[in-house]
Amino acid sequence: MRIAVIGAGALGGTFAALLSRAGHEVEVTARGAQLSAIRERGIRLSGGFGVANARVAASETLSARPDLVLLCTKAQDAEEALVQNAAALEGAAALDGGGGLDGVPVIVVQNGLDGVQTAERVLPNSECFGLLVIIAANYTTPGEVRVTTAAPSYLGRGTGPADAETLRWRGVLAEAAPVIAQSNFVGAQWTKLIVNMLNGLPAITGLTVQEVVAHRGLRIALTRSMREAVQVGIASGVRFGSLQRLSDARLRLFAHMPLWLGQLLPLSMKRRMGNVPNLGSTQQSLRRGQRTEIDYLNGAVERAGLVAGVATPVNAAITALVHEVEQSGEFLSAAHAIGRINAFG
Ligand SMILES: NC(=O)C1=CN([C@@H]2O[C@H](COP(=O)(O)OP(=O)(O)OC[C@H]3O[C@@H](n4cnc5c(N)ncnc54)[C@H](OP(=O)(O)O)[C@@H]3O)[C@@H](O)[C@H]2O)C=CC1
Ligand SMILES: CC(C)(CO)C(=O)C(=O)O
Repeated sequence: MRIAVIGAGALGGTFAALLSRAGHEVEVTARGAQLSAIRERGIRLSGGFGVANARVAASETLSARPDLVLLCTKAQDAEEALVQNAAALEGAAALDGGGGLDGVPVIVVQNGLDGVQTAERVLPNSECFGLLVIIAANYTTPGEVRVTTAAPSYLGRGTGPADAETLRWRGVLAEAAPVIAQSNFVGAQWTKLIVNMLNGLPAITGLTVQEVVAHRGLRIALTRSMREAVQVGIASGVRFGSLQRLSDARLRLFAHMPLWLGQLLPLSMKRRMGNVPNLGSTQQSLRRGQRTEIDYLNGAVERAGLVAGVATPVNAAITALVHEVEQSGEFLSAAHAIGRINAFG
C-alpha cells in the first residue's frame, strides 16, 4: 500500500520506518536538515521496536496521492501541513450509495484534543481517525529516531464503539506495530491528555520524564496538574476512555484522592515507561529551538477549565513557565519551578 507520513519527526519517523519495514511504499514530508538527512541516509530507527534503516521517498510536500496518510506534526503545525498537502489528498465529494468519502483517509497521530477535527475541517471529503500513542520516541539528531518506550497505540474516532473502517485501518497499521481499535475515542483523547501532563515539567526543568516523577516536589506539582485536568474533564461532561489501565472509574476516584495517594498515578506511569531516559515530546521541541505544543496540552486544560468554571492554577503556571523557557532558552531548577507554580495558587 502507498502510505504517506506528513511530518517525519519522532513519531512520524518511527511509523514511516516501521511501515516501510512491513513492506509498504512510504513517502514522507519533512523540512530542513531532517529532509536532507532522510534523503541522504534514510530514517535510522533504533530502540524498542528494533533497528531499521528505512529508505523512503522524502520531499517538502507529497509528490503523489497515497492510499492512506498519517499526519504526525505537532498540533500547532497540523492545519498548515494539511493545507500544503491538500492537493494530493482531497476528494471531490461524498461517494454515492456507500456513504463513504473519496478523499485519502487521514490518521492524525497527535496529542491534544483538536487534531481529528482539524483534519475533518481541512479535508471534508476524507475519513479522519486519530491514533493515540503511548510509545515514547526521541528525535534529537536529523535522520535518527530512538524509541525509548515501545507500547501499543490506540486508533479510533467519535464516541461510539470502533467502526468497520477503524478496524480496517487498524489491520494495516498492525502489520507494522501493535495497534488497538479504541472505542469512545473522544473520551480516550482526554485520558491521553491526563497522561500528557507528564510533558510540561520536563520541558520547564530539562529533566527527563522519569526524573521529574522521581523528584518529590515535582511529582506533587505533576499530580496536582493531573487532578485539575481530571476535574475539568468531569465538569465538562467527559466520559474518559479506557487507555493503558486508566479507566473512567479510576480517574474519577483519582479526582478526589488526597495528594499523598494520588501520587501513585504518575508513579505507575513512570514504571510503565521503563528506565530508558525519555525527554517527552515537548522538551524535544525546546531542545531543537522550536515552539512547543504546550497550549494544546496544559493550555487546553486551562481553556476548558475556564468554560467549565474549574480553577486550574497549576496548569496555567505550567503553560506560562514553558512559554518562558521557550523565550529564554534556559531551563529552571526544580526548586525554582516548584516555587513559581506554588505562587500561582
Ligand atoms: N515523541 C513522542 O514520544 C510522542 C509524541 N506524541 C505526539 O505526536 C505528535 C508528533 O510529535 P513528535 O513526533 O514528537 O513531533 P516532532 O516535532 O518530533 O515531529 C514533527 C515533525 O513535523 C515536521 N513538520 C511540521 N510542519 C511540517 C510541514 N508543514 N511540512 C513538513 N513537515 C512538517 C516538523 O519539522 P520541523 O522540525 O521543521 O518543524 C517535525 O520534523 C505530537 O502531537 C506529540 O505530542 C505522542 C506520543 C509520544
Ligand atoms: C506519553 C509521552 C509523555 C511519551 O513520551 C508523550 O505522549 C509525549 O512525549 O508527548
